[in-house]
Amino acid sequence: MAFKTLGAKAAAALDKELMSSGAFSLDQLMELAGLSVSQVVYRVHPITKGPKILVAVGPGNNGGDGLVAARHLRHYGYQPTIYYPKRPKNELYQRLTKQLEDLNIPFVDDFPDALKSADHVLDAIFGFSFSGEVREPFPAVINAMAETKIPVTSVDAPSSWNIEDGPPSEGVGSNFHPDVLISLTAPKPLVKHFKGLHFIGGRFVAPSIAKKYDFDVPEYEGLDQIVEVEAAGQKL
Ligand SMILES: NC(=O)C1=CN([C@@H]2O[C@H](COP(=O)(O)OP(=O)(O)OC[C@H]3O[C@@H](n4cnc5c(N)ncnc54)[C@H](O)[C@@H]3O)[C@@H](O)[C@H]2O)[C@@H](O)CC1
Ligand SMILES: [K+]
Repeated sequence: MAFKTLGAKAAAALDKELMSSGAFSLDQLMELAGLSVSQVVYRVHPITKGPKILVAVGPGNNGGDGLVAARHLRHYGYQPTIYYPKRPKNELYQRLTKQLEDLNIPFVDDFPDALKSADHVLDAIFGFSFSGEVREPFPAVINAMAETKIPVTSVDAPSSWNIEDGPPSEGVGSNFHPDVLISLTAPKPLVKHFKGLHFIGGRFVAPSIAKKYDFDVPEYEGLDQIVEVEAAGQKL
């Protein structure tokens, strides 16, 4: 049985509802989303495989999830490095950035250069609000993630993929196939093109809201914030 997917419009509506009638704040959702992302990295890339995690952070909330995950990973003993070229003036992102600076986590400007010494890459550039062709400065970053031999974990969507249709047929992103994907709350339709390890995270959805948006909340075990599912969303 496959997990039901949530299209870009439905995912944005769900987000809005969680933060209105659901009574959550964005900080809360992002903290839980980022915590689940950190658990995926811990699961697929234990620290013994190498502590250096390069986090590519985009300008929206997908990037915010990456900033939160980096903080948790630092506390687990990893050595994150952040590439964050487009920083909106939004207060939440500024606070998340300050929290990382206080942990002496380095911010770098040259992604391909930082990749040379990384053990694992976290792709938190774009999530369900991505559309169109990738704009600067991200094409070179997507190309570097597509070409690297280092494992890449994508948050909610492989950045540059169309949320409904998957990888672009040509150009930037057409050859980008991350090793691991964590879908937040529910897989997006693009998941049918994904062949790697697939997890669902974001353990905060009330059954009534999942029912309204017609998706399944997976059965999380114990303290886990993540559940592994088959690549295209089938239950394992
Ligand atoms: N409901 C949920 O499960 C939650 C979702 N969260 C995260 O929030 C994400 C969605 O966040 P947002 O709606 O802020 O959007 P995104 O983070 O997906 O991206 C929006 C940003 O990317 C830019 N952008 C869009 N297309 C572009 C292009 N072609 N080239 C360059 N830049 C482009 C936009 O200008 C905007 O700054 C989700 O994917 C998920 O990662 C969590 O933070 C909170 C809880
Ligand atoms: K992403």
